[in-house]
Amino acid sequence: MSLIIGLTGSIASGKSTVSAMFTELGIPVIDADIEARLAVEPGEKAYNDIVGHFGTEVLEEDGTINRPALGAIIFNNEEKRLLLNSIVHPAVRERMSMKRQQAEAANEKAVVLDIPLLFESKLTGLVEKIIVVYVDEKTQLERLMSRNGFSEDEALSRIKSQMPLKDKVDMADEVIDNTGTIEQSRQQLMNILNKWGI
Ligand SMILES: CC(C)(COP(=O)(O)OP(=O)(O)OC[C@H]1O[C@@H](n2cnc3c(N)ncnc32)[C@H](O)[C@@H]1O)[C@@H](O)C(=O)NCCC(=O)NCCS
Ligand SMILES: Nc1ncnc2c1ncn2[C@@H]1O[C@H](COP(=O)(O)OP(=O)(O)OP(=O)(O)O)[C@@H](O)[C@H]1O
Repeated sequence: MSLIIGLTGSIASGKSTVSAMFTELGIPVIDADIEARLAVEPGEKAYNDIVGHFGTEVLEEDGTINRPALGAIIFNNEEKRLLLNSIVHPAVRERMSMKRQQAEAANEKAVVLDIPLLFESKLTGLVEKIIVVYVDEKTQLERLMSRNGFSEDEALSRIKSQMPLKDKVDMADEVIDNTGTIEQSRQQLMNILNKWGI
């Protein structure tokens, strides 16, 4: 039996940073952002639906999805964001379930599902335990602006498109406060895994 761990948080709260720690420990991680990218490659159903609804202006010259162009639309228009979610999320859910089954069949002691929108997309049924990676609002904004080269407005529109991080903390089994150093976050993760006997 594998323990299925859901890893979530808000944009730039540090999920990838914590998921890299799981990988270092030899615990497999399935990343919803990667699955979401694969789901919109040319030829996939979600790709055709995106082009059908958003038009060819969200395509690069080579026919792949122009991610900054699509992001600029959906992070500033809730209706369009929900439309994109309704196109992409069913495919992501299917891909995550399939990968989870493969990991369980391989008898892994634990498997991590890194899903930014775990609560928003009601995917909590896919996991047994939930870790929320928290960061305070000021640090989150600074890290997001610096990592993506976003203006404050661009960063805030993305943060506001997700459930408030404090609400996610209330629904977590465990919380890692990633406002401090990466080493402090690693220690918090080790404490959680010890507690769970992993
Ligand atoms: C809008 C897109 C093209 C922007 O691509 P881009 O390469 O700039 O960002 P990337 O995919 O790496 O996502 C970065 C972060 O943005 C946040 N985010 C992405 N999509 C959404 C969304 N629909 N709603 C809220 N937050 C989102 C997540 O925290 C994610 O970790 C892309 O994010 C997308 O296709 N989103 C829809 C699919 C989705 O919901 N993915 C999230 C995991 S299921
Ligand atoms: N404890 C930390 N100290 C300093 N910088 C950090 C720390 N944790 C993460 N960062 C940096 O903050 C940024 C966001 O972290 P990360 O990419 O792990 O977030 P994320 O939650 O995976 O983001 P996304 O939702 O966009 O996928 C990155 O540039 C990362 O290097």
